[in-house]
Amino acid sequence: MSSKQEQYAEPGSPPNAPIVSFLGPVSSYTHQAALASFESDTYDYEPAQTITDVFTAVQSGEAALGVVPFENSTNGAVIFTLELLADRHKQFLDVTVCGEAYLDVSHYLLGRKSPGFQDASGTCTPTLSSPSPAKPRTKPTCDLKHIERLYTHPQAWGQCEVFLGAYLKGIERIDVSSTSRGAEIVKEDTTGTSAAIASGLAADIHGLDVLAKAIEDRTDNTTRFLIIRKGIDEAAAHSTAKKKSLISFTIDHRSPGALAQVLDSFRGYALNLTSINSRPTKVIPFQYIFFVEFEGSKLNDPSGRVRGALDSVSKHVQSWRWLGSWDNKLEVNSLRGRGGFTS
Ligand SMILES: O=C(O)C(=O)C[C@]1(C(=O)O)C=C[C@@H](O)C=C1
Repeated sequence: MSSKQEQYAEPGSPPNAPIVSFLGPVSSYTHQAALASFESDTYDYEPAQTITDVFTAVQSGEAALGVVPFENSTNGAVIFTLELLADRHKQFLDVTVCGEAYLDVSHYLLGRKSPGFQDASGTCTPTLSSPSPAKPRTKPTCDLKHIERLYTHPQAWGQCEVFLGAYLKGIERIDVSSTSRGAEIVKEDTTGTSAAIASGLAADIHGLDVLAKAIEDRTDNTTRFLIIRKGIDEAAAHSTAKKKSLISFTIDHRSPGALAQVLDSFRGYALNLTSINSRPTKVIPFQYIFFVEFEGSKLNDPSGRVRGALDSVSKHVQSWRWLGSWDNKLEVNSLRGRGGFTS
């Protein structure tokens, strides 16, 4: 086993170390975000099969911390995580967000090279429906004619549309629970006709061929992960770093301006909003649970602005819940100017 494989396969940890649960298997992007966020010799890293399993491990106390994907800069919100934060059946009442991590995500196409492969031309054929196709940033390392099916996490398709449209148009796409699970499945397929979109690390770990590198549409493709825990992190109250907080709420959809009034609560206290999402309530069709993220902390609020805004929110909603406050890790300047879509 190479040293890279050892590091990711079984990080050393003391006996009875607290557990970090992450969306696995090993070598998923969530795993990489988890390893980048904590001291690997302090925690025991345990892969979970689904994001739901991560929430369950944290709520039950089996895991001290959980790491889950939240949003991608190219493809938007990770709806599985929003669904769990919506917590319609009150299964995760003690789960709070206590941190975040940003990871540069560069996708590889992994599989088996066909025997006697030739270098691909790298040209995309114009068709009637797409007379001037967008030019992918990268070309395959070999012919892809033998590929009959593709596996990846649903979030990854939308991050690689240009490459897929140029080189793998019409090939069956199969959703799996994570990119690294896709790599595992491809490894097991002895026909060599499957490929996965996953990380370069997954190629190393599963011994797969790299059929193409950096197939994401944008060079600034970044995924944000949330770190979750059970209950409140008292230490967070003392941190002086810039903070963000997340709340969920429902409103009376018949009342004009109800949502505007909630949002105005933040304006009234000069709190900047950083994201807004929604999911269906699943009680009445076309009514929503809203998620608002804003700058500021409920746990460290010397000016009382967060308390003021949340008091005001509570007056305009049917129900609401504070989901956590944590250190803002977005380094805006590092994301800016990294280049983007190239056509
Ligand atoms: O499948 C993985 O490897 C994950 O960690 C999940 C996930 C996601 O859900 O956003 C993480 C990063 C990429 O954006 C694609 C997939």
